[in-house]
Amino acid sequence: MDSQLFELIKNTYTAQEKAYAPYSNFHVGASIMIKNPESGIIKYVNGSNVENASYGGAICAERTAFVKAVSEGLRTNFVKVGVVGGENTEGFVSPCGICRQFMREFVDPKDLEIVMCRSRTTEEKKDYTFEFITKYKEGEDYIVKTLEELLPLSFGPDDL
Ligand SMILES: O=c1ccn([C@H]2C[C@H](O)[C@@H](CO)O2)c(=O)[nH]1
Ligand SMILES: [Zn+2]
Repeated sequence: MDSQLFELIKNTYTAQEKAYAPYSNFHVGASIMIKNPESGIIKYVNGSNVENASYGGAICAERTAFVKAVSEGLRTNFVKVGVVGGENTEGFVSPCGICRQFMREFVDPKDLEIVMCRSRTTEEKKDYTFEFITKYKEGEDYIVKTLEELLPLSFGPDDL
């Protein structure tokens, strides 16, 4: 695993720790890898889900991360998005429909890779160190799909 992917997954789990999800108790973390093509400088902008006593007011981790980035003036060069949800869950959490469309606004869907990371077990979390990520295998510990695969024939700003 390359160091950039390592950092993305690490940021994704770190973001999950910040989730405010007292109603669903489903903690989600997301991290966007943003790469400046000229300088090669890479940034990670993280987000978690933030719920509300008025349940419909909840915002997903992915949109939190995108709103953070865009509102800080970062709106291009998004290359990968890491996502993780829950504890002890089987399978991978993939972004909801609203988030897919939200991310679509700022990327070419063929180019954005969504890295869905497996949740950690309660046991694992007790003494989890990020070193652990270096042993991760694609297909087992994380899966990668493009936004195009998750949102085919999408509607975006160029269609207006
Ligand atoms: O991809 C997803 C799926 C769900 N959630 C949040 C919304 C809500 O707070 C909780 C349960 O749906 O998980 C996300 O943040 N991202
Ligand atoms: Zn969502």
